[in-house]
Amino acid sequence: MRTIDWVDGAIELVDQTLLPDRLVMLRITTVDDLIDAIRRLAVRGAPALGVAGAFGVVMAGGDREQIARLRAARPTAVNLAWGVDQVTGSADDPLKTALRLRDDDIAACRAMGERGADLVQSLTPGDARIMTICNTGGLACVERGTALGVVQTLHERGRLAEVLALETRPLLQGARLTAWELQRMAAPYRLVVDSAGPYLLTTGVDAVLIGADRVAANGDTANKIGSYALALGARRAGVPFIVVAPESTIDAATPSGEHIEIEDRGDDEVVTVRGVRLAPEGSRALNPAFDVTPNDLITAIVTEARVITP
Ligand SMILES: CSC[C@H]1O[C@H](OP(=O)(O)O)[C@H](O)[C@@H]1O
Repeated sequence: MRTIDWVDGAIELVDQTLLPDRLVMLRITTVDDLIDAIRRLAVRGAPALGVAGAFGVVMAGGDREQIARLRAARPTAVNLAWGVDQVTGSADDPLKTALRLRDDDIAACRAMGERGADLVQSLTPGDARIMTICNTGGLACVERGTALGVVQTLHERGRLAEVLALETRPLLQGARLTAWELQRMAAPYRLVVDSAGPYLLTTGVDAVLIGADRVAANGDTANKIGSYALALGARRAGVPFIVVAPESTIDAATPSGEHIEIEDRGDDEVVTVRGVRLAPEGSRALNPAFDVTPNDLITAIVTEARVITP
């Protein structure tokens, strides 16, 4: 299954807002509909956003205003802007370039899975117990994932003991999407309330594996909100904290973490769940969708080409 693809002149993508209850493919034929799908996280995850941006430029047909709105649809993941820029900046046919980015992601995720599993196995004598946050599987990419791609490779090698998947409030990418993907690969897992993550790191976790939305030039890494808390807990507990992300997520133009724009997604996602209000009427919320883990709390960054260590 591909999370996103170009099919007969249109973009087809999994509507991730409907998972795990329904697997529905959306057929996108306008840039405005693609921007809407990005903003409501029907399509999400840095690598998938890069491919969406690339296909969106093809669909825009040179319309600069549409391309500018597409590029700015979500600010934190560098991949969206990167995917747009790869196509607009290429002398090649736009669709040819976009299809190459799609194929590059497929290959990169497979390579990250191997490289990351090799690293985890070098750090873990037996089968690995892994903690992860948000969703970093094929749903965040095209076919296989980044951090969850490493989990999948460990599982295929028979070296996965268990995954502790944080549910990842407020949009529950862990409970809805990572659990769905782990069930599909028949991997052992248990869901974890986000705030239990740091404590559970003291109970025998072999590694934390996370994705990334933007890695600054100095290695500071923006990822789903809650990642920083896991990094602090991992350092305290002596657990390796490993970022798994393609080279396209490394942004040399951003010098360090304080320069990364953190998307705030407003009140409703926090005070309601699937339209049901949790908090008293009129409650406000502070809802940063990401946080930044400083490079000194990161054990390694695994890409398709290398393992970066401090
Ligand atoms: C494979 S990187 C996925 C990355 O994207 C997620 O954010 P969102 O669900 O808001 O797009 C999360 O930060 C993941 O680590």
